[in-house]
Amino acid sequence: MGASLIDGTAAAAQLHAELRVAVQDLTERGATPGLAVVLVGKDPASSVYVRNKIRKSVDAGFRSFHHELPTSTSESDLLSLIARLNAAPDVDGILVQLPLPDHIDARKVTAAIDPAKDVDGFHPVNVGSLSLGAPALIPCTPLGCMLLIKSVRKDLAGASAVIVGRSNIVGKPLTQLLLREDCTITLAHSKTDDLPLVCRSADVLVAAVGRPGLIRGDWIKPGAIVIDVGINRIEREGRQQLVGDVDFDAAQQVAGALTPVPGGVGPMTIACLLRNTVEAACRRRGVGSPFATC
Ligand SMILES: Nc1nc2c(c(=O)[nH]1)N[C@@H](CN(C=O)c1ccc(C(=O)N[C@@H](CCC(=O)O)C(=O)O)cc1)CN2
Repeated sequence: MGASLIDGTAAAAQLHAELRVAVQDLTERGATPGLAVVLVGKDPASSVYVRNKIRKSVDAGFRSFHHELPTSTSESDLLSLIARLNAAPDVDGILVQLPLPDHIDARKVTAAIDPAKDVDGFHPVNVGSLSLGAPALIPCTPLGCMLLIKSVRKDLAGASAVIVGRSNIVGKPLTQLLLREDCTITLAHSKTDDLPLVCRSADVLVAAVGRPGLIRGDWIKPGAIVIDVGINRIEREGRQQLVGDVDFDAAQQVAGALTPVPGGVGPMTIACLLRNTVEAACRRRGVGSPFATC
């Protein structure tokens, strides 16, 4: 029997519909959420993601503030902009698109954002709060992964979860989120011994390494939930193609449920950014959040 497909595009559309209602409600109370998006440079993929973030935020009824800066922007000019956005009363969320040009220290920039407006959840205060199990703004991609996993299996207590990839943006925060759900976690990486064996132990397997097709069908436990975070642009048969970290065709024969690439985790990343902005707006204005914590 083939795996069932976890449709991230449909889940994101559902979340966007809920966001529209939440934003309308906040607007009626005179508290329209505002999102500031900052892009430095001309990375083509980043430009597409930023354009989508702005379009979706406007569609949902947000106030949208867009700052497109040249690659030559100095770190101190970027920090000055962040200070202005921190102080702006109509800005509830600030997002600086990554990657930044090499001459800018992304860690410094992230730490300069007011943690209450850090809708990417990358600020050390939010990272620390998440690991303490305290209320936090949660990074968008892992939050999207969790919502997709829970759409398939609500009770994860006792499940064995393997995450391949230890990045600050995905692997580490997702470890915390799965731990909250009482999973037993293995955070695997390039130095892990016998990665196929480790992966085969997973009831929930998340691939977030950026290596096309790394996870093969025989690395997957029959019936497992497989979440593919990879977005890899490759050339196949003379054509550009977008593929994940999982060998999709092989995985489909073995897994119980599986996200595709494209159309899996990616669309949820942007929907969760808007969800975080509503969450930040509610907290800043002392209004109850419409969303249950994940
Ligand atoms: N400040 C941030 N920078 C980056 C983040 C982030 O969460 N915050 N994540 C990624 C890029 N990203 C959002 O910014 C992102 C990546 C992919 C998608 C998406 O919808 N992917 C589609 C495929 C789209 C395509 O053709 O490229 C899919 O998977 O279906 C959305 C957002 C790094 N930077």
